[in-house]
Amino acid sequence: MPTVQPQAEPVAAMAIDTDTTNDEILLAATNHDVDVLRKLLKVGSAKIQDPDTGFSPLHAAIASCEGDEDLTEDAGLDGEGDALHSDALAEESALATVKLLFENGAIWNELDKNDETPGCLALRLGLKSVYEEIVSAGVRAEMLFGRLDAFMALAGDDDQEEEQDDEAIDGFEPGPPSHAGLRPGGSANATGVEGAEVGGFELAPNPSYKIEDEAGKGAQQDAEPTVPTLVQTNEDGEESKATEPVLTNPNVNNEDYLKSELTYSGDRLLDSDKNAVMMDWETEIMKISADQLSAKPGLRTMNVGHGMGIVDSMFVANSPAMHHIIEAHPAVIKRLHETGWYEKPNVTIHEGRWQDVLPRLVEEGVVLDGIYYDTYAEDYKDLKEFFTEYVIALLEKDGKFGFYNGLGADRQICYDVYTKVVELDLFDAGMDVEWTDIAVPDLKSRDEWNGVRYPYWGTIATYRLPTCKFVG
Ligand SMILES: C[S@@+](CC[C@H](N)C(=O)[O-])C[C@H]1O[C@@H](n2cnc3c(N)ncnc32)[C@H](O)[C@@H]1O
Repeated sequence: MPTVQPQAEPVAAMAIDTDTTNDEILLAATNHDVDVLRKLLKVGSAKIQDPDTGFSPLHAAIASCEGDEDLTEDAGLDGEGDALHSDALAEESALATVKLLFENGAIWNELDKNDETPGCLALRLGLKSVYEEIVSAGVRAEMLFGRLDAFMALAGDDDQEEEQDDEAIDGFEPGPPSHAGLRPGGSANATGVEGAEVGGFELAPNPSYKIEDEAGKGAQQDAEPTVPTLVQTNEDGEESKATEPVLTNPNVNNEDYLKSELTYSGDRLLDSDKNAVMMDWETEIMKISADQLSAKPGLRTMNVGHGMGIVDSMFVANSPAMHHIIEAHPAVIKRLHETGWYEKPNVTIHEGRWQDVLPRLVEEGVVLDGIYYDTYAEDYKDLKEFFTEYVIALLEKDGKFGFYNGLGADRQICYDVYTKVVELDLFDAGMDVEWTDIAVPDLKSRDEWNGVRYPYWGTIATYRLPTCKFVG
């Protein structure tokens, strides 16, 4: 009898991935099936993404609450009351699913292909409790990252740091430090790290840093240092001639920004990549900030970052006994000379980075009633250093501290996370913060971003203006 030999399988067929765990996780998340999901997460991961939509399990759990007619029908519900009831049920089960996913290391700020984080989705669908859960998870992750960052700084130089971290924090897989932008030329928030993991938290790539990357970040790494120049434009937008070579992309960090060329053009201050350093739609914010910090004449005030001089003019209008300005960019310093700031009574200008200027002022025993911080191309770590190291040393016991609050401002979820993070860190430094809400105009419809490379303020309708005081 002839025997039939089993045929060798073609190589290509053998290479087909038959593991369906990821699909099953996404499906269980979509169905809010926590029992199945819990089992699947023992063998699979909460950090996966659907290759087509970019949906993480968090996205899937939230997105399935959109248009829940089927759910209503299946449950035999009809009428408005029943629909509401079913919506509430869906939100409740979504919340349970989201909690389970966070317990299993889901990433709070992962982006889908639609450029939405799970928090953006929850906000858009009006899922309040789910949104709040994501904010809490974001705060936990960012606080943890901040702590780790501080630990790394203490641990010494880079190489040593990594070795020591790996050994010293058992169970923690440290990533690079977090980068929450204030005004870093088109950045905004949160963690700028791919695949960094801290304990149960994996810290997602920062959405805004992705955008920055796409815009050609890092192009000038090998560029020769150049002397910065100030370019003045007339009303037709014509530039007076630049005399120095220009860096193409200065916004990798503060050091590079400070070497870059700046353009003052009427209502805005732009860097050479057309990132907005300062825009005059922020005038109201500056006015209220200065008024909060120097509420009566005769106070001792300081502003870090002159920019367009808007906030400094507001401070000076409040007749301080002394007003210090710290400014590091040579082109802005040149402008300070040209516009007569060096001759103004009671004004002292300190040229240089605050990191270099402030230790000297602390040593001199300078005491201030109001301090404002609004720099550029710095991130949350810098702001935190500013208030934990210097504000507490320079501020009178009943003095006030304020800063430009652009933390995470390119999307609401990041803004909400960083509002809480900074509140907690300020409290750690012995300060309470009071927020004044200011309505932000619709910048898009006003065409404010025309000619600006990246809108650093998203669609967030309310600016939260911080006024900080020592506790007690
Ligand atoms: C956004 S602008 C400030 C705008 C200002 N609040 C106004 O009302 O026009 C930021 C300023 O901070 C300056 N700057 C950036 N990094 C700095 C640093 N480390 N120390 C001092 N000044 C800095 C920039 O050159 C720029 O002039």
